[in-house]
Amino acid sequence: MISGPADLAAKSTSELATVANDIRDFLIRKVSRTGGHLGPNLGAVELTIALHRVFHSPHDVLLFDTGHQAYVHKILTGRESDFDSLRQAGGLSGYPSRSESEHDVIENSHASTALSYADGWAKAFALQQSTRRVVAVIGDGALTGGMAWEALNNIGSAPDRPVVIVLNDNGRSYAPTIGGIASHLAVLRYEGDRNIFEDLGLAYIGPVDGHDITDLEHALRKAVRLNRPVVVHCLTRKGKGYAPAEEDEADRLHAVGPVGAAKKRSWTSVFAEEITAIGAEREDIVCITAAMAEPAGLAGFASRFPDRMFDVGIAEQHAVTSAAGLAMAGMHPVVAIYSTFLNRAVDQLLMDVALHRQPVTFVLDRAGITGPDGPSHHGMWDSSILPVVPGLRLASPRDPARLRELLREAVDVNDGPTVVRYPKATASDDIPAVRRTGHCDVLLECPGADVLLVAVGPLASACLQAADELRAQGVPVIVVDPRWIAPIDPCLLKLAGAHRLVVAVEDTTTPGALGGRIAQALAANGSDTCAATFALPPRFLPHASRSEILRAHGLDAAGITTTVLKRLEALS
Ligand SMILES: Cc1ncc(C[n+]2csc(CCOP(=O)(O)OP(=O)(O)O)c2C)c(N)n1
Ligand SMILES: CC(=O)[C@@H](O)[C@H](O)COP(=O)(O)O
Ligand SMILES: [Mg+2]
Repeated sequence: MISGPADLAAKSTSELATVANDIRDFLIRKVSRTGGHLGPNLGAVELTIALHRVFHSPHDVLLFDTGHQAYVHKILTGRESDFDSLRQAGGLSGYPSRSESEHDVIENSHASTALSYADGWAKAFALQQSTRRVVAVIGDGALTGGMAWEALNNIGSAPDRPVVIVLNDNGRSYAPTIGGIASHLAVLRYEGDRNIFEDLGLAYIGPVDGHDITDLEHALRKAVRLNRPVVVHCLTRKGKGYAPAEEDEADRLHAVGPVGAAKKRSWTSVFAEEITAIGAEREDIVCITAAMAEPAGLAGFASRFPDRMFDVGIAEQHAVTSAAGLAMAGMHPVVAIYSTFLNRAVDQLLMDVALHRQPVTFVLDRAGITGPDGPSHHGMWDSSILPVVPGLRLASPRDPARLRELLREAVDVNDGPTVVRYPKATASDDIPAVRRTGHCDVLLECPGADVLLVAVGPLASACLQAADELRAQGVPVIVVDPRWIAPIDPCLLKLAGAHRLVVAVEDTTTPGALGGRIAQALAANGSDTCAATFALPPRFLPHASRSEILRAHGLDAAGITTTVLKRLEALS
């Protein structure tokens, strides 16, 4: 299609229309096969073509907020032939990737960061007296994130530091974008009154037809000539040019799986059922989402209890402190959020919820290794960060039955925050316990065993498979599921102290995780048991499938078996 930006510059208007159509056909064909963000990229075709005709990347810096809409940018910067490997191990990332191209800058897929990056780049270029230009593409959804307004507050205050902000307004996040900002943008679509951007000191150009390359180029060149901070307000349609996307009322095919991939029962669907049942039993239960009601499993609750469902926009920090307010007023909020996005609101959890001992339940979907969305989407930090929060209780269910059970236990806690975490995976079959001791479920008994496997959450099934293999090799093993992984259950420590080797298996990162804390707790109890965490390395892990990553880090049955045998050998 296009060999690169220079090739694009030489095209006539009619040729550009053909390029846009070819790119759309390409996206539909390729992303339907690999899975990925189809709707957002179909909406950004003309916008990205115009950007690469007006600006000269990488001399000019093109910043994509969230980065899920950068497939066209990748096509136009020479990576068309890599799309068969999109989001696959060793293949093309679904987000900008600095190791892939000099044209890519922001790798983080967390929304609402691009304007802050832009502010930093612009400050540096001013100091360096550079003529390079800074361009940030941000969606209307990402604009509901607080960081974006912190950045606008700074960018607008410096007329001598030009930044071109391209607002890609398709009126949607997944669902229609909520709140006063969305309403304000909607007014700007039609009446063009003085607007908030001008009030903050930026120039405003728009609204521009985000699918008319000529209009877009005209607006972008005008923005460049202004040589000051400016918002170019582009109106686009998410999923444009592909009827199944344009007609998809849920989310315009925001993120699709490979065509034909079997729809399996997810952990999310189990949560969705149980929270709706709990909502019917308790009127104090309210639910909060950060613009992800459907993907986080709250659509059912929302349709049953619309008055007790709050979509706050892509505003996780606000979501958490608003939950603290709801709790102080006597409600029991359930904040359903992807694990990785809660990282953004740790201070709010610590100081607005836990310091005040407020009963807020956090349900962390996509906990542990997520897979194709790559390093900034893996939910591998929550079990290491959250247990340091005083009074916080953290549960990791091993199966759907325990998710239902632990969710109910969590919402019954009324003196502090609770957390229930589960992965982006097919909901496993239920794994019954042999007996319960304290909060812990013993899954496999083996009198006289030297080895205790602490199976955290959904890795319990791999631990049981490993135990079978170890027993076949003459190594008897007890397997226990702590269910609540913070605070550590004294019964678990008692069990651990009775074994020569204790290995905690969990898909979180190593520092300060359960195993680390078990070892510390054992040492504190004077036990000479060897305790170890068997978890993910404290590194950013690239995209691949969840099973590939778990296997690569020995968190499958074979890996667990090998590790236990090696640790036992080292002890003898
Ligand atoms: C901090 C954070 N919360 C939630 C998400 C999940 N997410 C990814 S894209 C998206 C919607 C983005 O909407 P918008 O910025 O308007 O881009 P569009 O998809 O409409 O092009 C959301 C909520 C995220 N990436 N980062
Ligand atoms: C870009 C983004 O953050 C979301 O679209 C995310 O990719 C969705 O992840 P799931 O597909 O796991 O819901
Ligand atoms: Mg949008």
